Parts: sequence; C-alpha cells; structure tokens
Amino acid sequence: MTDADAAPSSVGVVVVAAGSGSRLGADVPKAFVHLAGRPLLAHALDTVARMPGRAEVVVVAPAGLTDPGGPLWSGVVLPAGAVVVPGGAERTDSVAAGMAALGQGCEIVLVHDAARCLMPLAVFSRVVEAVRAGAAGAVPGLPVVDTVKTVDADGVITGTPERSTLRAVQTPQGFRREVLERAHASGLQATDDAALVELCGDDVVVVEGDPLGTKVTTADDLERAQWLLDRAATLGE
Ligand SMILES: Nc1ccn([C@@H]2O[C@H](COP(=O)(O)OP(=O)(O)OP(=O)(O)O)[C@@H](O)[C@H]2O)c(=O)n1
Ligand SMILES: C[C@](O)(CO)[C@H](O)COP(=O)(O)O
Repeated sequence: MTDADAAPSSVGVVVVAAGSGSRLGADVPKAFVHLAGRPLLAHALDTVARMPGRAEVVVVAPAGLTDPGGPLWSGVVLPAGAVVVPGGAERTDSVAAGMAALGQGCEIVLVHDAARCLMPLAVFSRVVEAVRAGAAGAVPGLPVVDTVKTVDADGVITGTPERSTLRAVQTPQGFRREVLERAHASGLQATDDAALVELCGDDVVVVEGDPLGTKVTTADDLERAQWLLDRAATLGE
C-alpha cells in the first residue's frame, strides 16, 4: 500500500478575504463587494462548502469586520464549523493568521483567495489529489498566451522567457501542512504561498486551472466575473 492509498488526510481551507481592494476602488473591502447580489466571499464559500471530505474552514476577514452577523456579511453562508479571524497588512500575514487558527488535525492546507470567487470545485479536488498523491504543494495554473518580457527599472527589456515554461497561477494553492508552516516561518513575504515554499526548496507542482478562477482585481474584472456567471447560468453549468 502506498501513502496515497492510506486513509484520506484531512484538509483545512484558509479563505483570505482581508484585503482592501485598492485596485478595485470600491467603498467596502473587496471581498464584500457584490456580484449577482451577494459578496464575492459568499460565492467563494459556496464552493468551499461543497468540498467532499473538508475538515475545517477559516475565513480571514479585515480587522473590524470579523463579525459574521455584521451588515456587510449579509448573503454570506459560513460553512458548518467555520471560524473567522482578522487578517494582517499583507496577504502573507493574513494566510499566516488563518493557518494559525486551523486545528492540529489538518494535514493538508488549501489557501484560497476570496477574490477568485468563481473557481470551480473540480480545481479544488485536483489540488487536493495532487498533494494526497505525494506533492509537497500543488497550485492551479493556466498556460500564458502573451509573450512575456522581463524589464529593468527603466523599462528596457532584459529578457524573453520561453513561453512554454510559463504558467499563470491561481488559487486554491494546497500544501502539506508542515511544508506551508516552514515556508511561513521564514518570515519572507511573497504574492503567493507557492513562492515561499519554492524559496524553502520544496517542489510545488502545477495542476490544470480554470479561466473561471480569474481574480477580481479591477472594476473590469468584476464586470467579466458577472459575464462569466451569466454565461454559466445560460449553459446550465
Ligand atoms: N492583507 C491582505 C491582502 C490580501 N488579502 C486577500 O488576498 C486575496 C488576493 O489579494 P488581492 O487580490 O491583491 O486583494 P487586495 O489586496 O484586497 O487588492 P489590492 O492589492 O488591489 O488592494 C484577496 O482575496 C484578498 O482579500 C488578504 O487576505 N489580506
Ligand atoms: C495568490 C495569487 O492569486 C496567485 O495568482 C496572486 O499572487 C495574488 O496576488 P495579489 O497581488 O495579492 O493580487
């Protein structure tokens, strides 16, 4: 029997929702901006609640907005047993706060952006399966369609990475718990958790992502998310 055949390890999900959303520029923190009449966070949690075998959920909210009975939370259905904790100044701080609130029974940790509110359940499953199969970490990713350049401080191009080696990565990002804890103990900051794990020398694999998991960052993204939701409803997805 291999490790992957053993009893499924329990999964904890940290949903980070503590960002201000400065690039969106709404009058409430981004996770509480409405899409189809409900906060982005509500859509993200709907999917998390449908995960088979899920053990625990921690929602990381802006400090001062951690009361699920508060007015901005209207429309959010917390998965059974979920807890809400305050986030930090940077995304990395918010992930660390969420991870600290997970019970010791969680052997696999998924970190998901509330801002990727339409990410399909199948992608969550793919990430969990890759970690259960032995990966230290697994992240969803999509091939890059543009040619990408690196530039110096003056905007002069310094290189053109081979496009076939590039992936645009999304969330949920999943890790063996000890791997993610070690990465965060480094005290480094990064725009995603995989980067911290990579810096610690652990291998992270990329599994197939989904265009529906696009991140709501700007007002245009919010319009695109509405369009994607409408199209999914039309197609009966
Ligand atoms: N201090 C922070 C910063 C970000 N996030 C979360 O991390 C995810 C991805 O971050 P991003 O899209 O950059 O959100 P914001 O930081 O809110 O956006 P901006 O950079 O435009 O202010 C979001 O779900 C956001 O709520 C968080 O929990 N805590
Ligand atoms: C974690 C992430 O969504 C993966 O693509 C992304 O790195 C978040 O970046 P942001 O600058 O905090 O939006």
